This record gives sequence, C-alpha cells and structure tokens, in this order.
Amino acid sequence: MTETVTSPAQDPALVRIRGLKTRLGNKTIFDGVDLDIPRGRITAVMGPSGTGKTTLLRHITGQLRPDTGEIRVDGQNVLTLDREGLFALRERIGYLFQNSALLTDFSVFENVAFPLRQHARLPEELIRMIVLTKLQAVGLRGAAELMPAELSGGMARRVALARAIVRDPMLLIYDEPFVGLDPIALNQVLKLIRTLNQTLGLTSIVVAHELSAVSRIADHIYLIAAGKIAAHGDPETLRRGDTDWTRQFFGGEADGPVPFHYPARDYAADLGFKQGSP
Ligand SMILES: Nc1ncnc2c1ncn2[C@@H]1O[C@H](COP(=O)(O)OP(=O)(O)OP(=O)(O)O)[C@@H](O)[C@H]1O
Repeated sequence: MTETVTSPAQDPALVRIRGLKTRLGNKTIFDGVDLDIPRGRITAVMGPSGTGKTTLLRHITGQLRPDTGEIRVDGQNVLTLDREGLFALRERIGYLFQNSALLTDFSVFENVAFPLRQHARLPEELIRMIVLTKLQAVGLRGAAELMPAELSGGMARRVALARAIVRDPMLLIYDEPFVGLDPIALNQVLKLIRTLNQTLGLTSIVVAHELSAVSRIADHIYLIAAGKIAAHGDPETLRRGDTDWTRQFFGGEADGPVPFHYPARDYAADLGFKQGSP
C-alpha cells in the first residue's frame, strides 16, 4: 500500500485519525473510528461515560497505542515516532485537566513558570515577561504572588490555563474543563477558551459532558458511542439530530441506546427463582 504524504501545512486537519481500533481488557473501546481535528478550530469530543474519550486523548498524545489504525498529528505518524519524537510532539501540546493540578507549594507565578524552567534555560527577565503575559491573558496578573490555596476553583482553572499556554502549544487539550465551576467562572473559562484559540492561533480539543457549554464554543462536535462515531457536526446540527444516540445524549433522556442496567445475569435466576416458577 502506498502512503499518501501530505505536507502538514497543506493538511487542514491538525489531527487525523483513521481506522482506529482499540481493546482494553476484554472491552472494545474503538471499533473503526475516523476523526479529523481541524486546525485553528475548537472541536469537542462527547459521549457517555466510559466511552473512550480520555483513551482517545491518550492515543493522540502517544501515551497509549491502539491495536490498529493511523494517528497523525501535524503530519507526523504518532505510532512510528521514537521516544524523542514523542517527547518533542508532547512538548507542543498543552493540557488542562478538571482538577487544575497546580503545585500546592508554588505560587501562581511559579506554577505558570514551571514548564519554562523545566525545559529550557531562559533568562529570568524573559521568564517573568512570558509568565506575566500569560497571566494577563487569563486576567490574573494581579494574582501572581498568591498561593493555590488562596484561589477559587475558577481562578485555579485559569492559572492552569495560563500554564498550559506558557510554551505556546500548537494544540490545547481540555479534559473536563467545566466540572465544578459556578456560572460566572464557567462563563469566564468559556470566553477564555474561545479568545485564546483565536488570538493564539491554537487548535483545541475539548472533552466535556456539558452540551450547553460546549455548544457555545465548539465549531464541531464528535459524539462517540459504542466504539464508533455516532454523530458529528456543528452544535446546531447535532442538536437537531434524529438518531437514537443524538436524541438520548443531547436530549438527556434516560431511555435509549445507553442502557440503564449494567449487564447482569438473569434477574429471576439471581433472586433464586427457578425458571417457570411464578
Ligand atoms: N488500562 C486499562 N485497562 C482496561 N480498561 C481500561 C483501561 N483504561 C481505561 N479502561 C476502560 O476503558 C473505557 C474507556 O475509558 P475512558 O476513561 O477513556 O472513558 P471516558 O469516555 O473518558 O469516560 P468518562 O466520561 O467517565 O471520563 C472504560 O470502560 C475504562 O474502564
């Protein structure tokens, strides 16, 4: 089979996944998933709990190998990269997790400076300038000397965001960025995700459950369910979707293809009734 080589700059997709198949333990997580993450856009990945959203992120960053399939990030084949190649790729990706994962003994300034100090020997003046610029971008330059314990949940999330962009990544991955935020903090984080994506020319992947929040920022949504892409499109298209999956997931209905009951033995047998007894 001849491989089509596309120069990264020509490819409108920063992340291109084809024929992804993954089994973990005895469970099929992906059963032939094709997915594109367009450059410069915000793409949301949604789906029922345990459907493989975090697993997908781990595939993209090369932390977990699928059984088969192709994963390209900025033209590079993630599955054939060596250790150095993977390291270099991950250097160009920023992450924001729901728990913010700030270092509790470091000030806000030092938390944001941390990735800079870890990876390069930069003059202190330059570090100060970069960190203050990023803190300004998230509205927290004035909080530079505070400790994480002094921050609200929303502020902590914004500090983590400043840290995620401190090395000017090409791709920003948000894993459940809205969990536990009050409405004001949620609006601030949503606005920031949108603004940063535009002003920094980023590409963003957002894994989240909150459809109303996601709809306000995502250009494109992938709904993953039962190992496949159950639906994808812009938020409005998915909202109007008329498949069982879109109806249940976006309508939040209790009944549908996502079963209420975890797979179990026959109920009567479990209760000790003989077959055919009343
Ligand atoms: N190393 C592993 N070995 C076996 N099973 C695993 C492993 N890692 C994850 N799983 C299983 O794979 C499935 C997908 O997990 P994943 O965390 O990707 O789901 P998710 O869609 O992110 O879920 P949630 O929305 O609840 O965070 C789950 O059933 C999980 O238990």
